[in-house]
Amino acid sequence: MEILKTENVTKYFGDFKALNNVSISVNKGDLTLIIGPNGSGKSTLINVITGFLKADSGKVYFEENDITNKEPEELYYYGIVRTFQTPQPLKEMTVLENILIGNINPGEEPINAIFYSKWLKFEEEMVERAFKILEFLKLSHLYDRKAGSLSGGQMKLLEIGRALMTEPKLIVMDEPIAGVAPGLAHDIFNHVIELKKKGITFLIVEHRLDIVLQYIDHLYVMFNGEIIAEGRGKEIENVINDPKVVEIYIGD
Ligand SMILES: Nc1ncnc2c1ncn2[C@@H]1O[C@H](COP(=O)(O)OP(=O)(O)OP(=O)(O)O)[C@@H](O)[C@H]1O
Repeated sequence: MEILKTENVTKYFGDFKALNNVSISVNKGDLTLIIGPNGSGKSTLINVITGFLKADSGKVYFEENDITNKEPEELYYYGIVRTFQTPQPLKEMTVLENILIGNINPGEEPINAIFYSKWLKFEEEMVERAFKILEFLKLSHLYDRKAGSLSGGQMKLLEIGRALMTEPKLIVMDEPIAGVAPGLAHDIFNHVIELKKKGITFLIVEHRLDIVLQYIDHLYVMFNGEIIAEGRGKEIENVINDPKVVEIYIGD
């Protein structure tokens, strides 16, 4: 069942067409991967889907709602969250605090702060939820460490933890294992597979095919702002070996 689709999305930077009529379809509970050489438009596409860039034309639908060009904060309420290529934890804050700020705290709003007991209960629930997420990610022993002291791979896991605090339906990830050692990279994808079993859908951009291919359900290949190949399940191998896909990588 489809959860997300783009229809003929086009995006210009000045006169340069970074996305040219891009249409993709993502099924609920799938791990969909977008690959392509540098500059082919992958990040631009996920930035448009997650509201960080505005499309010039075309549509984006999530669970059949038109979400084209909505702000990231609004997409949070639809259940869409995104992680970044360079993890952005607040380095002076602890691991636990970083997880907690993944959620919008109603206690910050004056009207809610008046109802102190309600707010306190909410805080307790959030801390409990944060610890469950840290346990799932095997980071709970680091809860009071400053985020800045974590390894690159642990920071990537922390990014996923922050995303999970929002109870998302769709997590969009830009290069979740870039610069991560192979062992931890597989560990990150094993967590992704566990989350998929809970019904979370993933849309990922990643270059390291040697690690990621074994985990994916659906593959799109981009080049020059267009989708040039696509396949699901058993077709994925044919996509990888498609001469036009091989050629763009040789030319890269
Ligand atoms: N804000 C911007 N202003 C101008 N041009 C941009 C901007 N962002 C991206 N581009 C250009 O759009 C094209 C697509 O960039 P994009 O970052 O989407 O590619 P990518 O496939 O994600 O590449 P990479 O794998 O290197 O991250 C590139 O030619 C890039 O230089």
